[in-house]
Amino acid sequence: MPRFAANLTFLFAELPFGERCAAAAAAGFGAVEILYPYDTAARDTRRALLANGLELVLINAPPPNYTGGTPGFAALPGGEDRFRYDIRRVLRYATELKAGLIHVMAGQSDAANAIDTLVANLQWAADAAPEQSFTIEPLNPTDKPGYALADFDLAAEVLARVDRANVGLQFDSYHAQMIHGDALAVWQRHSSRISHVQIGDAPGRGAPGSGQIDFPALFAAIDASGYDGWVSAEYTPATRRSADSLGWLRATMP
Ligand SMILES: O=C(O)C(=O)[C@H](O)CO
Ligand SMILES: [Mg+2]
Repeated sequence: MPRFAANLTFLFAELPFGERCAAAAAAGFGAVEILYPYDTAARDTRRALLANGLELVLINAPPPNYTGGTPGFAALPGGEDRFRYDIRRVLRYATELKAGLIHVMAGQSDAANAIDTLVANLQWAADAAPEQSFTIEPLNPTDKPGYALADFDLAAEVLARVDRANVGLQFDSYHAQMIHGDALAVWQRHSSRISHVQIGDAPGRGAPGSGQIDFPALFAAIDASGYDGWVSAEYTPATRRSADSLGWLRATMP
C-alpha cells in the first residue's frame, strides 16, 4: 500500500495553522505538505514538524504574493527575473524546512513561447539547486483557466526537454481525471516520470470514494509501478472535521 501524507492546505484547514501538524500526526499520517508555508516563520513550522515526527514532502513556488495575478511565473515570457527572485526565496524556506520537493507553478500564459520559457526557467532552477528536487503539475482548466500547463502529455514533453534528473512530474488524480477523463490511464502512461502523487476524487475534489476514480485500482497500479514516494491527500473534506473524512484511509490500511 502507498505511504499517505496529508496536505495541510486542504486537510485540517478548519484548525489554526499551528495545530494542523498535531492533527495530521494524530490521524496517522507520517508526512505532510504545505502549499504556502510563507506566512509562518520557518523555524516555527520546523518545530511543529519535529514535535510531531512529520516529514515535509512538498512546498509550492512561488509564495502567493501575487494578489489577483498569475499563479506562478515559470511560463511567463519576460517574467524571468521575478521567477528567479521567487525561486531563491523558496529555496531558503525549503532548506530550512527540509522540504523534499518544490512544486514550480507555471502561471497563466497563452504566449507562443510560454513552453519554451517554462523549459528554460526549469533548467535554470534545476541547475541553481542541484540537490533540490522540483516538480511540475498540470492543473485542469476548469479550476485554473489559462494555466500554461494543463495537459499531462505536454508536461511529459516539457520534462523531456528540460532533461534534468531533479525535475519530475507531479501526478494529482483529481487533475488527471478532470483533464483526461481517466486518472488510471494517465498514471499508466506517465508513471516512469512521476516523482510525487496527490489524490482527490473527481468531479468535486472530495475524498477518495466520493467521485468517479477507482482508487483501489489506482493504489494497486501505484504499488505495481514501484513508486515509493508519498501519496498526499489533497482534497476538500465534506465533513466539518477533516479527521471524519478519512474513511478511505482506514479502508486502505491493512
Ligand atoms: O491545485 C493543486 O492540485 C495543487 O497541487 C497546487 O499546488 C495548488 O495550487
Ligand atoms: Mg495537486
